[in-house]
Amino acid sequence: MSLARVFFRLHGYLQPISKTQAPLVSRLIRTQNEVRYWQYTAAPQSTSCHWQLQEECLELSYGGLVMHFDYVWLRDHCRSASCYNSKTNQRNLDTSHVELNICPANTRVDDENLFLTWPDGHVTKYSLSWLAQNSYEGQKQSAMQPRIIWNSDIYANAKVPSANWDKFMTCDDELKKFLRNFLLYGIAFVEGVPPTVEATETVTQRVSLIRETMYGKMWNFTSDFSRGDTAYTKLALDRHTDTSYFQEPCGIQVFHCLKHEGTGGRTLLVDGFYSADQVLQKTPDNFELLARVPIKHEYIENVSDHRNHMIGIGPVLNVYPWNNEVFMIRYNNYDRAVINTIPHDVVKRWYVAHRELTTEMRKPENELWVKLKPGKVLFIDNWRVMHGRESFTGLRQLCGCYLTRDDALNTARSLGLQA
Ligand SMILES: C[N+](C)(C)CCCC[C@H](N)C(=O)O
Ligand SMILES: O=C(O)CCC(=O)C(=O)O
Ligand SMILES: [Fe+2]
Repeated sequence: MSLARVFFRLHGYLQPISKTQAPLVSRLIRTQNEVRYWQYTAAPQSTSCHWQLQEECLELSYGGLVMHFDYVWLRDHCRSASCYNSKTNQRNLDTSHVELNICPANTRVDDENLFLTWPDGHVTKYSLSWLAQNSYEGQKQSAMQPRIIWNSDIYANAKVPSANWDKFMTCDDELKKFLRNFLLYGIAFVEGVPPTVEATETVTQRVSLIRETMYGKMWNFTSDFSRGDTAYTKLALDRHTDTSYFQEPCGIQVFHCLKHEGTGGRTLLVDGFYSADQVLQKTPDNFELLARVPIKHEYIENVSDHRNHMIGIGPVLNVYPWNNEVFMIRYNNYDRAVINTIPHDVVKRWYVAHRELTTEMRKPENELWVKLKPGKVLFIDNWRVMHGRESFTGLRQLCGCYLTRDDALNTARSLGLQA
């Protein structure tokens, strides 16, 4: 770039400033020949916003945040009619045709927008607020999914209400409240549901689509060992996530206890994100190891007609690399497969990290115990909240299903929630 344009923007109008004033403008760049400085004079009440074009990128300061936008990114994100179809919200531009070292040839601003003219004459208009909303730096400091991590006290004190079946089925506001709670806590209840498989299916359809698996669509099971898995016994089950042996574990699990004539059988719930956060606070290296090292989970079934072999590969903690936010936990010691994805000199460190996570998850203060009753349907975020159960006696019939996560989040977004 032979010409560097440096802009200092506060709400107001554009005017050139002298070279002697210019050093006051932060982070100036100069190139060989000419440096031109522009300054925006602030209206007194305005929020501070300034920006400048640097050699490689646009730097924008807005709302206390300094953001950077690479020029090839800016060209790729042109929203003009020829580059972007705003009816389908799809890109028209063929990104492979963009010169990777592209730089704007000309720049113009008004109160709200930045205009870049590219070397071929094409003009792109960005609103400053759009840029501010779509920056890496903004994404880095905000949660993808706002949440309240909980132990049993936090959850009890929050007094999260259950949804009511009648209202839930007819009123979008009730559904929205339910989904808001589900997104915040990773669990939510609907009460007053008729104790049938059909009504359970109906209630789930307000939220998402059923994810059919080798267990079927809706399942209704007892301790008859009809399938080759401990779930189909009367034994206690330690906390775990289900279908950790899928490449994409099921997003949501629904339970409805239709009948229990006996003792025990309470359901255990533990917020895995809370435990993971404890590990992050206490031993970041252990958190990092659990987030980086992929392991396998496996489901091998050979019972009567059921022959299944599933393998899922991924780390225990799945995190977004830009902010370390955990978005999915695979934790199932029953279904964890042979470890052959970790070199021998890392294996013990992995076990140490896994032990710390287990210790956190097993702390009694992190456990929420509920007795599921006919009429009370429980939705569990299977990427976040572990479930388990107490051993039991007598006939216990549990029905439910898995739901697809994408469609639940889609429902939440359609109701105006951040998901
Ligand atoms: C829920 N349902 C009874 C159908 C299946 C249970 C699957 C249990 C399996 N070990 C897992 O954790 O994925
Ligand atoms: O029996 C229960 O309460 C739950 C068993 C279980 O973990 C499952 O079905 O996924
Ligand atoms: Fe389970």
